[in-house]
Amino acid sequence: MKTLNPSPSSLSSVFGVKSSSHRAASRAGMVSYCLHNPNSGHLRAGWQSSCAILASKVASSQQQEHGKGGSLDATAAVNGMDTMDLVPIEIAHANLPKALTIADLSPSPAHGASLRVAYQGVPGAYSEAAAGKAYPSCEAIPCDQFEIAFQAVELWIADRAVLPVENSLGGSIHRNYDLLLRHRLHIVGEVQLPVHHCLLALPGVRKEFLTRVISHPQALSQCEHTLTKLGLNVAREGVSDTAGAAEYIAANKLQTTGAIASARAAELYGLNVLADGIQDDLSNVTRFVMLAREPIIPRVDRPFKTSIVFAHEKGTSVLFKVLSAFAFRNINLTKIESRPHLNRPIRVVDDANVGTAKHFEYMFYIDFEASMAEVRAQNALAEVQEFTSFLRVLGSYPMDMTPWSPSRAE
Ligand SMILES: O=C(O)C(=O)Cc1ccccc1
Repeated sequence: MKTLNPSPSSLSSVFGVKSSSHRAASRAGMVSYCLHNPNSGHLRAGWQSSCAILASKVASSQQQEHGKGGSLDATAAVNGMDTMDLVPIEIAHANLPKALTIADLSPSPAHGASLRVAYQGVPGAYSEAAAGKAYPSCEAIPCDQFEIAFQAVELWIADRAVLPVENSLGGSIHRNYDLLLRHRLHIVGEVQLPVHHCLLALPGVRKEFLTRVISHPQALSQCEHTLTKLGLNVAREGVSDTAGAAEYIAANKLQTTGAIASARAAELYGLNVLADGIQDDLSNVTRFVMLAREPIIPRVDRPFKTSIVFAHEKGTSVLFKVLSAFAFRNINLTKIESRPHLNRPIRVVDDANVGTAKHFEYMFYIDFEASMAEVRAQNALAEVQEFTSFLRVLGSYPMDMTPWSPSRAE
């Protein structure tokens, strides 16, 4: 399976076609109908032909605008077809616009089926398992960076991105919080995945032979004590994902390197499991959020969570007031996290008598147990907005309520 990656060549091959068709469709004013087909693979052909019609309409209107030599970039948008390829389609359909159906208006593909879900890593990564838990029959799309997974959704290559945000042992994955803020995607769901780590190596390799262990930094920190107990006081190196570590060892036939990854990664890359369940705590759980271009409509018929981020130019003093807005309404907070303010990490306060104080500035991330469809949540946020200089709702989404089974997992 091909991993989406950011090298210039693959970016142009992976993103170029659809982003230009996106542009073409946008110019035709129909981007959401053309690109938002909720159906499966075979209807992607339908997607292409409606884009072809749009593209040829845009091209012909460009030709009207610019004379015969007008730009044909819209026609090139359709998977490398040239102008000649489009002509029969244009003749056949130009005067017969296709009626919109209810399916064209639905905000996202039907639950799970044929949903394309981008995740960071290669097959066998826990994020792939999280995608499968959230959307059981989805098509999981591996990406070599989170940034690419976000862009895949933004550019309509994927419908969802899966992002690990915190772990019961390793804590928050800070960089991913920063990504939530840098991008404009919405949290539409969460999944809590019990994570069961294995120590993997090439067949025939014993753990005494290992001189280093590689994995995702979270996985390394989740297994730190167990590795030491196993006598593995060896170098530990962070890589971008757990399954990628396994793949790397297999591809390079590394006899003295072990990986921490899932049993599925061992199977996929032909490695042996030297030790099973090496996380320091059996109840090792990672929380992932699902991201989409559009928010979902919040409901009140099942437990919902809402995630927000806020800041105030006067610093942390606002925090008490914000927390009280939730406390007075009996709204539970499930998470609070602070991160350095991206654009303004330091606030300088000059005092002629005593000198210059340098305060760190923070963004605060809060998850609370209520749906934005509830009046108490709306009132709490209206109050929070009065106290803060920046407030964004990252999403209001159903809580993961699956039964707790910490011992056996991915
Ligand atoms: O590297 C992976 O497999 C991931 O999906 C990230 C991760 C790493 C460790 C625990 C949970 C998720």
